[in-house]
Amino acid sequence: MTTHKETLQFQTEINQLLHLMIHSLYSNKEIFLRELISNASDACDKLRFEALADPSLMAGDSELNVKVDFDAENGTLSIRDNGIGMNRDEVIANIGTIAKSGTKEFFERLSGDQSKDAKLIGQFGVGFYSAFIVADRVTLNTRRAGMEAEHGVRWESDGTGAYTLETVDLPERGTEIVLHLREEERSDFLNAWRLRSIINKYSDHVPLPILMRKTGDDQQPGDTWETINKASALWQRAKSEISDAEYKEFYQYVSHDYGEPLAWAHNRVEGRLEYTSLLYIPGKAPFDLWEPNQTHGIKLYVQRVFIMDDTEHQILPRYLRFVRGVIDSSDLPLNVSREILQGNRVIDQMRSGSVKRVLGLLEDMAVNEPEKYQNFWNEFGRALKEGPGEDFANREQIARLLRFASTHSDNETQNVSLTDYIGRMPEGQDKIYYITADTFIAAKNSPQLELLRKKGIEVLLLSDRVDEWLTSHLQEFEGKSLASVAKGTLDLGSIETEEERKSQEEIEKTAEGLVERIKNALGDRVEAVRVSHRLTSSPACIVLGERDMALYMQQLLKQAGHEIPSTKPTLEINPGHPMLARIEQEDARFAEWSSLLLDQAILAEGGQLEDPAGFVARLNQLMLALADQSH
Ligand SMILES: Nc1ncnc2c1ncn2[C@@H]1O[C@H](COP(=O)(O)OP(=O)(O)OP(=O)(O)O)[C@@H](O)[C@H]1O
Repeated sequence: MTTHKETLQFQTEINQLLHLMIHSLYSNKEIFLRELISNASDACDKLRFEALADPSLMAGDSELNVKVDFDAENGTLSIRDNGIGMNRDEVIANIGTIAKSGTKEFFERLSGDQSKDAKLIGQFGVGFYSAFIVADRVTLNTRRAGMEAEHGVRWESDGTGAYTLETVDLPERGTEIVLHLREEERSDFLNAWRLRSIINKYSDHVPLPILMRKTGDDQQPGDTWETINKASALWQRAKSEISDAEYKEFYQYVSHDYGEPLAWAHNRVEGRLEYTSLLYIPGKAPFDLWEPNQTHGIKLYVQRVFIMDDTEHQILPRYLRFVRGVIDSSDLPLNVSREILQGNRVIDQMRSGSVKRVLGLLEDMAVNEPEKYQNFWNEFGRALKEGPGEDFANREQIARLLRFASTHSDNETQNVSLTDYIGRMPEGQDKIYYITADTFIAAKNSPQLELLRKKGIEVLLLSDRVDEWLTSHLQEFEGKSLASVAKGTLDLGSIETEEERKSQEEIEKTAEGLVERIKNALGDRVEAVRVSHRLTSSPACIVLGERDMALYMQQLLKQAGHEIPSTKPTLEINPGHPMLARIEQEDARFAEWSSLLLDQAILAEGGQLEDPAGFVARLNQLMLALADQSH
């Protein structure tokens, strides 16, 4: 048979990555072993899962494991697994290209500062290529499970731009990675004691045996193999036997995040339904938290056999997609598939139990460790804000966990809870007021807040994209309705005195004529014109209907190609403002002034003008007219 050897080029990013890796990770070289063992363990998990549907894939060799071995004479170190393996196309796709968005993101974040970049590598776990930190040549031999011996693939590279691919005979399935160590690395890594200690340090909790040769009486590695990691499912041990350090190590294994978790909950549920869950709240948001497709999620096990990563949010809902950990069920069948999970009673119960546990953990943190909770909120708050829309049943509990910026401090930090807000409400106030805008500054400076500010009434300042969605689903909290100060009529209830109401009515009466004239001038550009209740220092503002979407959101959706029925705003005017007094006297230019009033109110609201050039022309004309008058 032909061996079909060819030379292929790396994607340019890979060259960059290799260069960076070699030069920035010199102080923490040993992590290459963690990365390669982690890949080997994933490969075994994948095989175990595929073999549930097709047991012949195991081909009589079902004791999955990872073997670490070295050859001091030849200067090589090898990591071998009997997992899923790869065929030729998979090798090209996985090892020669950067297909994952995570790696692209990684490049975007590089700063050029070596120490910072080295940390980033740790955070992203760039995997396979870390082999080149210690090796000047890497050979990968692999054979896909289910394929014949002659379909083995050998990949080899010195990490300087190209790699060769060759078809070879491989008697065993799985992947072997052989590192030809750089001369200067040999004394350090070709040492059984040193390798064991690295494995214990980083890979103790890989729930799969990692084997090395047993050292014989002559202190030389012999032919029998022994397991050197714990290789047990940590979550199956009793809580009292697990130290915090072990929980943290396990977190790093399940999350691929080499930072520390903020908190965790470990529970065993017994009775009609039996499962164990170990759930972690990470300290930092993973890079793909906001991407539609995630690569990691909760790991589902059935009786300690890894089944799948819950990337489709069947086990935990989307708004809790930052949670990492494992759920191990004793009730699901081993041959479970994604389709079976859909609408499965066992999954549903584990799901609702796990959601309760995560929310409980967060509530506990919010009450007992508010600073920690603030860290959590800063990282993951925007995801949690999707909760009330997605998880109706738990919306009260989620609402208690929400944090917002508000006019109380006028600070951008989101640290006001709805409970804090209600606690500060003056007597007579029966609503929770908020405003949504495109940015925090826009929210904070909204004209619609003027009266409320003057009266000292707190307003929540919402400027995350998800806030419009949140407020459309969360309409009340502890019996108080949430009300936008930029939508509908501003009903101040009994915060307003009888006198204020009277004087407002008088103003409205006096301004009736002016309102009518503006309405006629603007025609169907507006839904209505009326005297404002909420302004003190601005001449006018835009108000939307109770159910309308904020203008900036409408624009965003339009830009994204959605058809949005356009809503006409209501213009509210402040007759006490000198500008309106001035307009009232106008005759010839009344229509232009009115148009200007509407346009600037739209701009202040964060909306876009249909005719921006017309607005500028009108503004210029009026400025010139004013300049003429003053001469
Ligand atoms: N031992 C192996 N057996 C089978 N496939 C492997 C093995 N090692 C790597 N691969 C394949 O190569 C791909 C790239 O590996 P790499 O370590 O660069 O990233 P990754 O493991 O996908 O990323 P992460 O470390 O963030 O999970 C893997 O996703 C996998 O498909």
